Amino acid sequence: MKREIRVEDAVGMVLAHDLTRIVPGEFKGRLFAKGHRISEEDLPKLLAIGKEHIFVLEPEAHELHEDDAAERMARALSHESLRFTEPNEGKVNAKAAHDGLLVIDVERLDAINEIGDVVVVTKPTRQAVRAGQTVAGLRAIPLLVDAAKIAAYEVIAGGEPLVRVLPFLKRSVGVVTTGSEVFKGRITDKFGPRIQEKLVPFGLTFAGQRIVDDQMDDIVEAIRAFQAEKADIILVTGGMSVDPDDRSPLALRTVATEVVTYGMPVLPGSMTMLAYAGETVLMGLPGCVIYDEVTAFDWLLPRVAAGLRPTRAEIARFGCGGLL
Ligand SMILES: Nc1nc2c(c(=O)[nH]1)N[C@H]1C(S)=C(S)[C@@H](COP(=O)(O)OP(=O)(O)OC[C@H]3O[C@@H](n4cnc5c(N)ncnc54)[C@H](O)[C@@H]3O)O[C@H]1N2
Ligand code: MOO
Repeated sequence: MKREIRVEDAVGMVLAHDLTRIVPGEFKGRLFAKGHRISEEDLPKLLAIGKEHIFVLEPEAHELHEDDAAERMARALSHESLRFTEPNEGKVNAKAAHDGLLVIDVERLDAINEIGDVVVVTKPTRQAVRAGQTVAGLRAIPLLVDAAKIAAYEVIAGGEPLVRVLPFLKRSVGVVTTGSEVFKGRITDKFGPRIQEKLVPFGLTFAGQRIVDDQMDDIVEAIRAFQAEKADIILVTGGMSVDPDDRSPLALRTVATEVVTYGMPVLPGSMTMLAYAGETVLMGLPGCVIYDEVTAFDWLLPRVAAGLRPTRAEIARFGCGGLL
């Protein structure tokens, strides 16, 4: 409701429209925007532009100012891995408190965005983020928000975290490199350096590399050696396609207790394999990982670095957007 009041009585009230200040030859522009909450210090400025009375918006009992709404929206999403900015023009940003994997409960996020008058916008889920990076923006759309909408929001946002950043766990990675051409020294290994550079952003440590011939038993033995050394993640490079010398998939199956998938809906990298041997993560990486900037491997790596265990259903959803 719009109401006229004396400026002296306006502290804490909300302006119903923009107020313009003109200093001839110097300045013409907005002194205060619609929705601005009037403070004690604003009074002389208002009187100086000749405003002894102003129109203010008075929230009805069931309404909240946009900044109060945004603050409640932020509080409902509070989590140790997030830092929130102060509300401004009905908006709050959430920033990552540390490096890690952004995880969004997408179903509940969608439900919030169906309420109306309140929006939560995030970076894509299961993406690596850096400390201080803005990962979500929360906004109340109208100047005055129906408290029932905020209450509905709080019901959905409560409980399990809706937005969070999982820390990277400093897991160790062993690399088994196959290929007679590398083993026999006909070409220089490119997989070792390539993988080492890819580990760095996710806090992963390099536990070493074993280079073996295209022999099933040799590959299995090298994987088992890394298991014995307690590597958290073991990568087998090359030999992942369909030639007679491609022994990696069978070697991985021999060691695995669960094969999640061999073949995933991402290009390039469709010949990647993901499996587990108990808690140990096993991956078979095709040759394209050396060559292409981004492959299926770059989607799996931050997830396992944060301790997630990607499932077949999750990987099946890579297809939409998986054409890299
Ligand atoms: N009939 C089919 N052929 C291929 C398919 C397919 O589905 N059906 N998939 C293709 C895809 S996709 C990829 S990716 C490649 C790679 O598969 P591999 O993992 O078997 O790769 P390799 O044959 O072992 O090597 C390919 C290429 O890269 C060189 N290489 C391998 N390891 C190293 C290393 N450590 N350092 C340097 N260079 C390396 C290797 O010498 C070959 O030149 O298969 C397609 N074919
Ligand atoms: O696996 Mo290939 O790995 O799609 O380029």
